[in-house]
Amino acid sequence: MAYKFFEEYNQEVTGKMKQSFQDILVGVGENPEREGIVKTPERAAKAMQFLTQGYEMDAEKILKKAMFSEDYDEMVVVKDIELYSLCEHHMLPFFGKAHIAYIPNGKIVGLSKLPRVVDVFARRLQVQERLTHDILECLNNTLQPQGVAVVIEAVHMCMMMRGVQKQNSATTTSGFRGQFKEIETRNEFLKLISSDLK
Ligand SMILES: Nc1nc2c(ncn2[C@@H]2O[C@H](COP(=O)(O)OP(=O)(O)OP(=O)(O)O)[C@@H](O)[C@H]2O)c(=O)[nH]1
Ligand SMILES: [Zn+2]
Repeated sequence: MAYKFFEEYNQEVTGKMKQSFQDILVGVGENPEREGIVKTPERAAKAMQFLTQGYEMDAEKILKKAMFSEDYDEMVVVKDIELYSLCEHHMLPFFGKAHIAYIPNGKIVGLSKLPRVVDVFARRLQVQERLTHDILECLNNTLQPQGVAVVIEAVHMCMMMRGVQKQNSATTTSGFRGQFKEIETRNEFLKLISSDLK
């Protein structure tokens, strides 16, 4: 997945968003002609497109590029995958870590593709529950493994900087398919993601 470079931004979208960010500057009481912020509407328009570029990405295609036949049928765990997303209610960041496990069913996948799939769904307007579910379903449908598990731990700026203003609450969401529905398998996964091994 190639991330966007500045010259690749859609000019029409950038122009429209630029106008909107200009209105926001005026709305907050700023002078949009002030030297330090004269280019801010364009910067913000590009930043917003960067943060939501997941809409243009195809997670299934990313996984299919690196699926290999292998008869390994133990649990594969990739933990502590950092993620940044935007809550769809306030368009403020929520961020944290994803932990993913799957049990292959004849095919393994390139390890780097798991964080890439996280980014495809995180770089959209999201709620943490749907983000968890999107990643889970995509891996389940594409890899068709014996089981798959996703846990996300995140903090939400809309609960920290504004609103209830709670600085120490984190949200955990999870989803389990196939063999991870069994308590023993699920516990093994939960034990592995709570170990300090890096
Ligand atoms: N379930 C869920 N809720 C979220 C997520 N991100 C933000 N929210 C919540 O979305 C809700 C929107 O509620 P509203 O009452 O419409 O918005 P609000 O008046 O700004 O609410 P407060 O944040 O309580 O001030 C809030 O309770 C947020 O905490 C998320 O990922 N999942
Ligand atoms: Zn929010």
